[in-house]
Amino acid sequence: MRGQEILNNPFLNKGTAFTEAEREEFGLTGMLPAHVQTIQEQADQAYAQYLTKVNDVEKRIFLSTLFDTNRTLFYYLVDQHVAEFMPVVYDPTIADTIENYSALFVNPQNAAFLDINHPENIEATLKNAADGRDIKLLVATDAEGILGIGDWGVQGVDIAVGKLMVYTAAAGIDPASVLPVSVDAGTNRKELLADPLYLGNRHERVRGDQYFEFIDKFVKTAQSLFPEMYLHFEDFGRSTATKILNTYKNEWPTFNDDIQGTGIVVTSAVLGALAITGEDIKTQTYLTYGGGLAGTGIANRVLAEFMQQGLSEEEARKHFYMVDRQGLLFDDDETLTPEQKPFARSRSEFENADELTDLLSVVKTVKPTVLVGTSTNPGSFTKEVVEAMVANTDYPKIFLLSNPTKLHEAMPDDLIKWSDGKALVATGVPVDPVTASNGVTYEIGQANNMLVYPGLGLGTIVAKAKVLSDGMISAAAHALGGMVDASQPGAPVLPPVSRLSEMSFRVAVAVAKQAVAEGLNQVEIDDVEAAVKAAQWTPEY
Ligand SMILES: NC(=O)c1ccc[n+]([C@@H]2O[C@H](COP(=O)([O-])OP(=O)(O)OC[C@H]3O[C@@H](n4cnc5c(N)ncnc54)[C@H](O)[C@@H]3O)[C@@H](O)[C@H]2O)c1
Ligand SMILES: O=C(O)C[C@H](O)C(=O)O
Ligand SMILES: [Mn+2]
Repeated sequence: MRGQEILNNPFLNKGTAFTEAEREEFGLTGMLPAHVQTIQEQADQAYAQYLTKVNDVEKRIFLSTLFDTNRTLFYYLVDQHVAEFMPVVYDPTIADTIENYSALFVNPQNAAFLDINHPENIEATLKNAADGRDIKLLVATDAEGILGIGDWGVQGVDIAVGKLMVYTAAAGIDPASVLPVSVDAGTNRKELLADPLYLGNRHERVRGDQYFEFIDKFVKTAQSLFPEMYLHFEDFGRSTATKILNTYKNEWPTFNDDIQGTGIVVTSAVLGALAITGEDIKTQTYLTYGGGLAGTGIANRVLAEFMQQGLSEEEARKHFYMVDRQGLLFDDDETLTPEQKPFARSRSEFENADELTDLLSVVKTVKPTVLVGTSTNPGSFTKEVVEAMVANTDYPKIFLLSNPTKLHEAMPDDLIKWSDGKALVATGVPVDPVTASNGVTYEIGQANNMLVYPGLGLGTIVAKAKVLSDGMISAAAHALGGMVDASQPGAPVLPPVSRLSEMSFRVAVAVAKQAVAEGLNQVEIDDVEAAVKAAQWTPEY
């Protein structure tokens, strides 16, 4: 590759940082202004431009352009402003760019666009998008359930690109080894089907055998092209995601972020909260509000933690309740999903079973100490709900997982106010600290799977693990322990995003060690820490 081709290749381009010798060697003589910049000078200049952008969408577009032009500089800059940039390149701003993807489109960003109508093109598509790169990590989405904002068809590709940005920024996954994948199976969003700018397939979602056969062909083709791949599924729908995960998880390293990643981070948040309050997990009563992919995925992981801490499955299940649209879930309900069924209770347990159709009645009756919102129903954790929780515990743990911000079940300042500073709060996206009337400033932990999925992927890739095992997932959930400062009044239940690299490293090491302990590693590792470090890419020329 020479000249213009290099300047147009974001994996190779250094822009004005090409030295004189490089300019000569690569046929770039005279193609750049004379002064050779350092990467720090480029980063300072880019950051100054970034600051002139008037809103977060403009900021994200600016950073995306940098990403499209020069990936090394992009990650160098992100590294210097990680906590500031995450809400811009990732959640919540990404929700806005997904909703406007077709209108804003300028660059396919090296994604593979798989078209359900052309299964015969899967191999060519993956090869073209990989362009000879050695792919180790794929993030695939069919965008049926983007965050909490629903079905966005091909526009959801941004979430695959964004999650991969986080993988590199957090865990140092080599950006040349990753591939974002859009599975365009159509969309059921009428506005998109009617939008002349819409860039995806303009038909309703393909379902059933044709859909699953397409996914199967994609997974198998990707596996044969990229035998070392770690396959991350993101934002698939409630009716397909578990089935897809279960089909492949015992064959190859396969991960569903919404089910497993979220399960890990909320388990970490529960453990962080217990470290602060000094309570035993076995004294906790856990209520899920919104029993979808994330809600059931989290409940299963926290349940596994109860069992790891000594309870039988039967005993542990007694601590769990689940509410969905219909109210508390009961086992005589024929509309339950397969994932909800194990969490459904028997009506005979309650004298007032027929009244348990709303969150407040359920909270008053089952007396939860942990309340986790994955409902996409904003404002549902009302003052009455919080007061009912406080009536039964001095340490109400209330986690607002529904993203983006506008979908949070409550706002943290209200939770702190309504609970007189008792609530231990976490949110899916970053929020400002809250100073309560007692003068304590509460830092709000960010219960977003971004705290764990980058390290989980890195650890699995470093170990070349055959599969991603339950033990590896559990190890990840424990890896953040010790990073919460339990002695500090108002301490967050999870470590701050400013420590994202450290968290990712810890998770990667714990996961790779567990893979080795289970004999799942397909490569010899003597020193796991050293192996993880050696595998990390750093943004430098
Ligand atoms: N913070 C994180 O890391 C993280 C991770 C995954 C998902 N999430 C968020 O969790 C939310 C749910 O995601 P998902 O993938 O589980 O979606 P999903 O569609 O699978 O689940 C949502 C569930 O909420 C239920 N629900 C809807 N309205 C309700 C209401 N009024 N009362 C009770 N239940 C109601 C639905 O019936 C469904 O079962 C989204 O907002 C998503 O952004 C956050
Ligand atoms: O993407 C996120 O911010 C977290 C999560 O995977 C979600 O779907 O909300
Ligand atoms: Mn998601």
